[in-house]
Amino acid sequence: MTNVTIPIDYNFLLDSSLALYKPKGRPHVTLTFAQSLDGKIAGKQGKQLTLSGSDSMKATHILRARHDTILVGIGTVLNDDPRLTVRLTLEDLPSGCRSVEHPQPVILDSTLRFPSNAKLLLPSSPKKPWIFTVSGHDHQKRAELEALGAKIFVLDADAQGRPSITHLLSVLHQQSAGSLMVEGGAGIISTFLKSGLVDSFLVTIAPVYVGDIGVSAMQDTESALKLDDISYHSLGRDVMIVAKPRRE
Ligand SMILES: NC(=O)C1=CN([C@@H]2O[C@H](COP(=O)(O)OP(=O)(O)OC[C@H]3O[C@@H](n4cnc5c(N)ncnc54)[C@H](OP(=O)(O)O)[C@@H]3O)[C@@H](O)[C@H]2O)C=CC1
Ligand SMILES: Nc1nc(O)c(N)c(N[C@@H]2O[C@H](COP(=O)(O)O)[C@@H](O)[C@H]2O)n1
Repeated sequence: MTNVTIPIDYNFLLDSSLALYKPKGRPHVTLTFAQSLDGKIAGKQGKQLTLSGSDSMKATHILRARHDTILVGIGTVLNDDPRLTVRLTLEDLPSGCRSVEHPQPVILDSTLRFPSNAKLLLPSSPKKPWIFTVSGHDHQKRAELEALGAKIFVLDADAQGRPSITHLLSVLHQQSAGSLMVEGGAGIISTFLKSGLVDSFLVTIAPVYVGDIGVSAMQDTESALKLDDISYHSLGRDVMIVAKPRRE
């Protein structure tokens, strides 16, 4: 008997992740990350793990191509040194996509810990990062990052003294960003879920156990997450759950 591979239809990403619903005065916020069966997004002491298989990783890159901006916290920059680019060709994208454009990287970083030698600041990086901080940051470090191409935005501080999410979204709106893809890490996922400002939620679940030594996707166990409009998509060995957080 010959094995027949059924190609994966990625069109669900166009329907659900960026639905026509465009909130007033802020970008559409998509929260997406990959976790193990036991809810871990990284290994011991934050060790970066490749949890997504090639098919679900492709979904992540399609999502990147569909968003104007992509956000990670400074913890992820320091730990993973990500590129946050789209590594697909036009032929890889679902038919609704007309070009391969990299999203604008956005980083939340209260004290400008952003490393000057990060991949996002290399001359080969297609879009230099927008770094969102609060007042009181180191002005010399700011000048150093700006000289390397970063753009620094100063936001109002939240109750913890970190950049305010509502202010961030309003500045992104002023910068004409219609959509924001939030990739993580753990601190950022928790902040966005608590903010009630997530419009679409897509989680890749990989069939592996990491164990208690790993980093949990959701750090604040007191805030339960309830989802509506749920769909499940088989992406090779992984499952992607697509849903909308319930607004109570
Ligand atoms: N599997 C996956 O899909 C992904 C996994 N990861 C993993 O996540 C881990 C990193 O997670 P973590 O260390 O929590 O880092 P985060 O990337 O979540 O960054 C957290 C830091 O961001 C800063 N920050 C600024 N503003 C805010 C805000 N409003 N809310 C929350 N944080 C804010 C804080 O630092 P400061 O106070 O200095 O500003 C905080 O410590 C890594 O191990 C990485 O590999 C990351 C992304 C995706
Ligand atoms: N979708 C997904 N699956 C995984 O298994 C992951 N570890 C991640 N991590 C995220 O991707 C970033 C790395 O991006 P680049 O490949 O450098 O562009 C990493 O920092 C996490 O945000 N995502």
